[in-house]
Amino acid sequence: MNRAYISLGSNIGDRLHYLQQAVQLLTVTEGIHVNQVSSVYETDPVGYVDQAAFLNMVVELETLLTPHELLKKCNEIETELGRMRTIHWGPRTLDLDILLYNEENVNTKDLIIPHPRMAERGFVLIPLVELNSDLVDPLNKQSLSKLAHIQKEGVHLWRTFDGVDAFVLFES
Ligand SMILES: Nc1ncnc2c1ncn2[C@@H]1O[C@H](COP(=O)(O)OP(=O)(O)OP(=O)(O)O)[C@@H](O)[C@H]1O
Ligand SMILES: Nc1nc2c(c(=O)[nH]1)N=C(CO)CN2
Repeated sequence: MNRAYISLGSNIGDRLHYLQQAVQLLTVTEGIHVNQVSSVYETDPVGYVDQAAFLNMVVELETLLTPHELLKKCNEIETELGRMRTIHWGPRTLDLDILLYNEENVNTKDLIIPHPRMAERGFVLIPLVELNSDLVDPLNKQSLSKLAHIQKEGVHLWRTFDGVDAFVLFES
C-alpha cells in the first residue's frame, strides 16, 4: 500500500462545501482509503494576490493507485466540482495537488512529486505537518515541520477536524 498526501484549496462560493465534497469523492474511490483529514485553514492568497481568501486543508491517503492514476482521479474530481482554468494561480472552486507519494520523486511532463512549490507554501505545509510532523522533503531530506514553522504568516486555523471524527463533523 502506498501513502500519499493531497492538498485541497478553494476560494469561490461555498468553500467548505467544495472541500467536503472532494473528501467525500476521494473516500468513495476504489483503491483509495482516506486515512487522516487535517483541520481547515483560512489563508491569504499567494501568487496572484488580488483574489478572495482560500480555505486549505490536506488529506492523507493509503492507495493502490499509481501517482498518475491518482492525478487523473484528482483532475476528475476538480472537473466534477466545477473547476475551470482561467487565471494562472487565480480563483478556483477546487484545487487538488499531490504533495507526496511515499518518499518517491516523480518528474514527468504532467506530474512532479514532491509538489514543486510545496516547500514555500505555508497553506500546504501547516496542514501537512499537522497530520505527520515527521515528514521530510524526499529531495533534500529537510524537515517539513521546520519549514512549516517559518511559513506561518497568512495561515489561520479556521475549523478543527479531529482525526477520525472529521467525517462526523463534516456531516454536521
Ligand atoms: N504534484 C502535482 N499535483 C497536481 N498537479 C500537478 C502536479 N505536478 C504537476 N501537475 C500538473 O499541473 C497541472 C496544472 O495544475 P493547476 O492548474 O492545478 O496549477 P495551479 O494549481 O494553478 O498551480 P500550482 O501547481 O502552483 O498549485 C495539472 O494539470 C498537472 O498535470
Ligand atoms: N492561499 C492560497 N493561495 C494560493 C492557492 C491556495 O490553495 N491557497 N493556490 C494557488 C494555486 O494552486 C495559488 N495561491
